[in-house]
Amino acid sequence: MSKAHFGLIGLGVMGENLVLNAERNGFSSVVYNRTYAKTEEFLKGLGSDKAIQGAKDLQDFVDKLERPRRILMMIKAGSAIDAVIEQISPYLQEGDLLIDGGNSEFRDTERRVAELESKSFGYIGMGVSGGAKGALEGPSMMPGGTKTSYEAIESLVCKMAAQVEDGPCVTYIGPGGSGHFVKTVHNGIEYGIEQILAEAYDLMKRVGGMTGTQMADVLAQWNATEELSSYLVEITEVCLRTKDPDDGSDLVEKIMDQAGQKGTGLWTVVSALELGASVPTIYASLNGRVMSSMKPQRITAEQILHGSAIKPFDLGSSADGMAPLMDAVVLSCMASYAQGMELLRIASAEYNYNLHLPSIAQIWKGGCIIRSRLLKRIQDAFNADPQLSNLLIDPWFAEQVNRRLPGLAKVVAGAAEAGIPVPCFSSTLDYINSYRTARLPQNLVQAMRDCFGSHTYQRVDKEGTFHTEWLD
Ligand SMILES: NC(=O)C1=CN([C@@H]2O[C@H](COP(=O)(O)OP(=O)(O)OC[C@H]3O[C@@H](n4cnc5c(N)ncnc54)[C@H](OP(=O)(O)O)[C@@H]3O)[C@@H](O)[C@H]2O)C=CC1
Ligand SMILES: O=C(CO)[C@H](O)[C@H](O)COP(=O)(O)O
Repeated sequence: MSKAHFGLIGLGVMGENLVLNAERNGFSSVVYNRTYAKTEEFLKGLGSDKAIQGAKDLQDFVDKLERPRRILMMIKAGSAIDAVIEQISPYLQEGDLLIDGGNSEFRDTERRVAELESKSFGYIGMGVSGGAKGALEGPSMMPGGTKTSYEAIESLVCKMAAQVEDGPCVTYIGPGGSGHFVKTVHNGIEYGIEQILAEAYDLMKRVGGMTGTQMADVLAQWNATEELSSYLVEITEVCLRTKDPDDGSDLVEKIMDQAGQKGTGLWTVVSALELGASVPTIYASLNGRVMSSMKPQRITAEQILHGSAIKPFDLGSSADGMAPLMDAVVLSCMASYAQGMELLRIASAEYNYNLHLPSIAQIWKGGCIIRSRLLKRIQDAFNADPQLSNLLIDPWFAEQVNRRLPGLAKVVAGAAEAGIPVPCFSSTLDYINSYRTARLPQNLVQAMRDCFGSHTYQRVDKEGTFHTEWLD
């Protein structure tokens, strides 16, 4: 049998779909999974009658691959990746290339790229987004490592990726762990948009008294607009419309209100804090998940801490797409993208990643979880001004902010009066109000710091560094 073009390790949700995608695009494959029973099951099922062979062990796996070998690891992130690298390294030869397609922490990838390249192997850390369906039909992919290593997989990933009007949803991201860094920030934005839609749902349900179907109808209207047309709005409509087969009621109401997380949202926020990037909407979404996990405490606290009773306020009518609520959702989604792009810009300079922000917006336009029509506007904004410090001051986005800010403020005020938490909406409002305020009150913070700790301050009326003996 002739040698296979491509090897895959890890026949999980993503791996099995990616290998079917590669095979459909003309790349014969060999697959290996730690638990061999899964390989057998795959080859008898979805992988049958295809140019896909199985391997029982890693020696057999590498022997079945053409050289230089291109091997995609699609397994659990963390120590599993190091374990597989250690297990397979003795069988690799100069020029062979390992690709980590999982959600690895970017600093782990930095280390692995350096280690593997020093042994004359190639190593690519490649963020992949699109879930199971995207992996099969065409994901968005964010590969980082050396340019030479990328060139060895370019033809493969360009064919496998989702295609949009201006090309495949994959491009060379940059050196080291940059591909995984960009995927991490993608997921931070994803956390933000998910929480924003959850807040809109909570208000429609608790203030508007709407049913799942009524809410789904609003989401359908939003999905038809340039500002909100997106994959996450589309699947939220589906989630809200779906009924429990047991009793025909809204299935979403039967789901435990505790959101899981696997790390990328946390890493986005930690990186932002380390780099001095302001990402409050994304942070609020992460904290929303943390708070959601405190279910027992929340049940107790509900009996002890009494806020105001739910009061109705104007969310708009479903006939006009719930205009103020839509304002809140639009601006909060824009803030999530703006914060993510700003984090990328700052990280690019700090880590010498040389990220090309218009290209990142381009490869997010299809295949990935945060794909949306807005990404075309984001691409245009960074093409028009590659040094744009914040998306929200681009003329098209600024017009949206100026028009929709009163709606966002109205929703946040109403939610506060009604005692309903809207962490992403309120963080977005504070973010925009802070960003558009030329003089903030941190002059007083500086005064306090100088007062207790002689930390000194600058003045607005003269040059220099000053200290005042504030006490006595
Ligand atoms: N699911 C999704 O929507 C997305 C997931 N990702 C990322 O892709 C990666 C894979 O995710 P997914 O396909 O969902 O994962 P699954 O949980 O479906 O599968 C995990 C795979 O990892 C293998 N594995 C786990 N530990 C080890 C180990 N120590 N050594 C060797 N193999 C191991 C498992 O093998 P075994 O069968 O033997 O247990 C299995 O093949 C993760 O990093 C995930 O974060 C990225 C984008 C989207
Ligand atoms: O990478 C993904 C999508 O882009 C994965 O689905 C990831 O698991 C999502 O993150 P979390 O599980 O923390 O919500």
